[in-house]
Amino acid sequence: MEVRARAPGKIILAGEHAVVHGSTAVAAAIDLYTYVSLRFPTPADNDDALKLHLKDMALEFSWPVGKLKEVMPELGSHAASSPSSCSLETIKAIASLVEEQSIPEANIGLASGISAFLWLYTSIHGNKPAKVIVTSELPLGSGLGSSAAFCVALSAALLALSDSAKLDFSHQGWQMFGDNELELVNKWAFEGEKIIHGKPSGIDNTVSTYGNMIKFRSGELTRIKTNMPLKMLITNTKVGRNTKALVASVSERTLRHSTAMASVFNAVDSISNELAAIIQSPVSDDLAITEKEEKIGELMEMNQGLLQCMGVSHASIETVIRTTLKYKLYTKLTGAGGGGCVLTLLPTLLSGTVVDKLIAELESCGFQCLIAGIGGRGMEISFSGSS
Ligand SMILES: Nc1ncnc2c1ncn2[C@@H]1O[C@H](COP(=O)(O)OP(=O)(O)OP(=O)(O)O)[C@@H](O)[C@H]1O
Ligand SMILES: C[C@@](O)(CCO)CC(=O)[O-]
Ligand SMILES: [Mg+2]
Repeated sequence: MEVRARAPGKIILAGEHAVVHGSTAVAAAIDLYTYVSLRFPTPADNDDALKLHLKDMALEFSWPVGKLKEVMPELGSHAASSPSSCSLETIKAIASLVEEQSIPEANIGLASGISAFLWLYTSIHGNKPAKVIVTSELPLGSGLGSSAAFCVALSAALLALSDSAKLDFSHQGWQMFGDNELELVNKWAFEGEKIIHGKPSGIDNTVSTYGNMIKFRSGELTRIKTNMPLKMLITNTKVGRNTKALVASVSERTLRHSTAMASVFNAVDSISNELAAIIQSPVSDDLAITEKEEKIGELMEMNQGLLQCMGVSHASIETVIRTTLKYKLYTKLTGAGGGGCVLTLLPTLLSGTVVDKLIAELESCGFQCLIAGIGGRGMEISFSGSS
């Protein structure tokens, strides 16, 4: 029996970083996915290792299960049904298991993802041998929630073949988990995100688990029903960055200027709530849509200004903003910033020729543009093969 799980990436329309400090944020799933497949070897395979194959990077890692048992202090003491945080002692043990794999220097950022993998796998399946294969349509470390999609798809695949999920194995094609299983996936994925991010708010794993568009504040999600078409151009500046470091830098600035930063976070909270209200309010005609789009664009511009206050913009992001402003279009960073991806609102009445011209101009600067479907499905699983 093999299970495949997929989980989407996301865009944050408003509220990144401030959400870590208790403000409201608005996020939507996008139709780009990370896929994780999981298979346990049969006795005939005579395989006694836990294997992780990161197919896109052509990297394979393998740990003899005896070694896992030897090194990991708490192995076997966790229940799949009660997600728990990784202790400092276990993090150190995992770091030694990752280190011995000699990850190529160019891919060293993967170490945190591999650590999250080892924590989630061993917590849910102990030291059982298995083969896990990962592929992704998302650019890694670019603000589109690749870490969360990885943790969600991984948790889903692991839970699907554990005793904690009640599933229909005969179902053909992609199927959704029930509410209890979704909650469990989301909680485990959050534990994985903690290993990758340090201090995640939980918005990325939540929107990847549940899909659609959500408003998120202090761990609580509210689903948003969109009442208007929303089209965003995503531009990848291709400037590498790391969410953990950016989140930490905002926290340090908050310690230095606590009152001023509290006002910034408060302003972001108002922006997110206003944005969510506009998206949800009914529309009567094209004029109403145009008015809404203007307001959303302005709120995005205001949010970007506040993200700059937090110190997470970047010269490449400013270049995209200047370029899109020539077309009277609004742009903000999405995700952790510091490079990575930015969003430009494409009004419904904007002609395709203008969009093509804008994309050509952005790509001539070395950026990469894409238009993704917004507000789609959350995580899903699919079974294949006999047990
Ligand atoms: N498909 C994957 N396979 C292995 N590791 C992954 C994968 N996707 C993400 N990761 C891990 O997550 C890290 C990137 O996470 P990071 O949070 O910095 O960026 P992001 O999630 O893409 O952006 P943001 O958090 O701003 O939305 C990678 O360096 C890697 O450790
Ligand atoms: C920067 C941040 O707000 C969003 C990253 O996509 C971090 C988080 O909320 O965990
Ligand atoms: Mg991330």
